[in-house]
Amino acid sequence: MTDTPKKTVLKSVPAPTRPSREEAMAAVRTLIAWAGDNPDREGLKDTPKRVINAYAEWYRGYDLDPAEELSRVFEDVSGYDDMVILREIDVESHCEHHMAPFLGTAYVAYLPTDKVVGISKLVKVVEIFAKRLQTQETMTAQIADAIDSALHPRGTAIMIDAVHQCMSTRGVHHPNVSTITTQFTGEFKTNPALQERFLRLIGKTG
Ligand SMILES: Nc1nc2c(ncn2[C@@H]2O[C@H](COP(=O)(O)OP(=O)(O)OP(=O)(O)O)[C@@H](O)[C@H]2O)c(=O)[nH]1
Ligand SMILES: [Zn+2]
Repeated sequence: MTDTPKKTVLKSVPAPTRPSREEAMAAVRTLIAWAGDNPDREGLKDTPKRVINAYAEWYRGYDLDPAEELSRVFEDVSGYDDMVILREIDVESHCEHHMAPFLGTAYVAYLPTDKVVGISKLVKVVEIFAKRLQTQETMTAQIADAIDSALHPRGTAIMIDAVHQCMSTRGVHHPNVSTITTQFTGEFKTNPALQERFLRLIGKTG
C-alpha cells in the first residue's frame, strides 16, 4: 500500500449532525453540573445561552471559506514582484485537544507572480482558520496552502508564535512558554536567504 500525501483541508467538513441550540445549551448545563455547580441557580441561569453564543463566535470559521476571501485579485501592480508581508496579526484560537485558547501572533508573506490580493483578505484567512479547533501546526500549514492554492505565488512564508492556555493554566503550568511554527513553500522553502530576509523583516532575528 502506498502512502497518499496528506492534504490540508481548506473547506471544513460539516459536522455529521449539527445539534440544535437547545441541545447545545443542554450540553452546557451538563458540563456545569459535572463541574460541581447547580445550573439552575440564579447566576448560572443564562450561562448556557451565553456559552453557545460565545461558541458561535469562537468557532465561526467552520461556516467561512478562505478560498472565497482570496478570490478577488488585482493584476495591476506595475510589475511589483517582491515579497508582501503582514506582521503582527492577532491570533485567538482554541486547541483541538483541550478546547483551551491559544493566543499569539501570525506573520504572513508571499512572493507574488502576476497578481496580488487585498491585504485585509490575508488577515481574514488567518482569522477563518483560527476560529476552528486547531493545532498550531495544522493552522500554519492551512494558511500557506490557502494562499498557494488561490494565488499560485512563487512562495509563501508563515510564522505563528502563540501561548497555549492548556499549558499555562493547567497541565504543565508553564505560562511563559511560547510555541513558534513556520511553514515555507516555493522559493521561501528552497532559498535560505529569502527565509532570512523574511525573518529579519518581521523582526525575528537579531
Ligand atoms: N503539537 C501540538 N500539541 C498541542 C497543541 N495544542 C495542545 N497540544 C498538546 O496536546 C497534547 C495532548 O496530550 P495528551 O497526553 O493527549 O493530553 P493531556 O493528558 O491533557 O496532556 P497534558 O497537556 O500534558 O496534560 C499536550 O501535550 C498539549 O500540550 C498544538 O497546537 N500542537
Ligand atoms: Zn490544548
